Amino acid sequence: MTDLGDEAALPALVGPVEVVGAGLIGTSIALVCARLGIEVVLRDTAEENVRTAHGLGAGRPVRPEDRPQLVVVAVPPAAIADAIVDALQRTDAVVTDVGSVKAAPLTAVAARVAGADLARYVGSHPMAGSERSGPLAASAALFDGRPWAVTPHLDARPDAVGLVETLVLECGAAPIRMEPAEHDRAVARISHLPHLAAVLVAGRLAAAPAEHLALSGQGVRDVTRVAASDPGLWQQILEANSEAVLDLLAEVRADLDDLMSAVSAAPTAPSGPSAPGLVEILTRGNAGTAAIPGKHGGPARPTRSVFVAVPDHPGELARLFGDAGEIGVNIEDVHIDHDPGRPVGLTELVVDRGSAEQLLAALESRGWTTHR
Ligand SMILES: NC(=O)c1ccc[n+]([C@@H]2O[C@H](COP(=O)([O-])OP(=O)(O)OC[C@H]3O[C@@H](n4cnc5c(N)ncnc54)[C@H](O)[C@@H]3O)[C@@H](O)[C@H]2O)c1
Ligand SMILES: O=C(O)C(=O)C[C@]1(C(=O)O)C=C[C@@H](O)C=C1
Repeated sequence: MTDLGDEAALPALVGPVEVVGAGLIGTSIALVCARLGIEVVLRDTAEENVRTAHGLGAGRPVRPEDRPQLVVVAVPPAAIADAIVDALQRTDAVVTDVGSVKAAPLTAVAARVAGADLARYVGSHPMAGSERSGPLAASAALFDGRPWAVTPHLDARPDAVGLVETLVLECGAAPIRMEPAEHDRAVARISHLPHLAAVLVAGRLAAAPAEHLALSGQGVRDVTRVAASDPGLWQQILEANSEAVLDLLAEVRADLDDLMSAVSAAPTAPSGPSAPGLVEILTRGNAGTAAIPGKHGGPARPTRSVFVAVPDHPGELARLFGDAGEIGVNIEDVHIDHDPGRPVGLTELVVDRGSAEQLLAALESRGWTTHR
């Protein structure tokens, strides 16, 4: 894995950019490019998605005479290889895709395209998304501060790699160069396994008694959000990366056995010589969350949550964010929990640990009710 080298030497993205697949990711990229003043042309098998993306200001429908500088393929995984080959054969542009798995599509493309045409293809993968699909879920801010893998094959043209890295930077993301198979092992661990863990936990809720579900707080929402994603899309992602995912699932199966033994052991009973005890397993979880890099890359910065009651009226959230901005504290993350029985929402502002006390005091002096 390498970070980007000399940014100054990267080619300029002047356009036109053709986006194939005007869904969540394609339209988000199109919005960024359109806002930079770059001409964007949109292609999708679903005409209504092109119309919607066009209506959002993300570009216009493609015309036969268009000559793109860059084609971005943002279709579901099972359609990616065909769409890349089609783009390489139809245009002389640099072609990238944003698919969640990199090795299998590259193999399929390389079986059908060779030489100078294959050299124009550079795979990539933004590590940002949503549990929602389609152009209406798109946002130009989606990629801000996120990692974005760039996975060139050995014969990729350096200027093609550079142009894809320019796109990543224009989207506000951080390019991370990685070999395709290594990328697939990485995302099995940091994206596909977390997704499946969320699905398994959420699956236990579907038929739960309503009075149990009424107690749902932020914990269960944090753990299950991505389980609301499109099952068809995730079936394709998991099928394309089944080997790496299966390796990890086998490890998790062994972890589950350990966990069941540890939970069933009487609190005073010593665990076996090699079996980890409950505290050891829970502590390993702490180590795992601490290992996740901070939003800006590098080691995680210590944060603290500040809880604020926000009246359920239009404009109140904006006022809270405005106040935090005036106080000079950057909000790293935000969660909102609605209390079903009360006309307030509990808003959790995640901020740099060193700024939390200052924020609490300043918000209280401005009349906000905080929870310490
Ligand atoms: N959803 C995420 O969080 C996320 C994040 C990063 C990467 N990705 C990857 O990005 C790609 C797109 O995902 P998405 O979430 O934007 O999906 P989406 O369903 O929102 O959008 C996909 C779009 O592709 C169109 N489409 C389907 N087949 C096509 C074809 N053959 N030609 C042209 N258009 C076609 C669909 O009509 C749809 O508009 C996937 O490969 C996915 O793995 C997704
Ligand atoms: O934030 C989310 O909703 C996501 O699931 C995004 C996420 C991820 O796992 O981080 C999901 C799949 C994509 O391939 C890339 C990003």
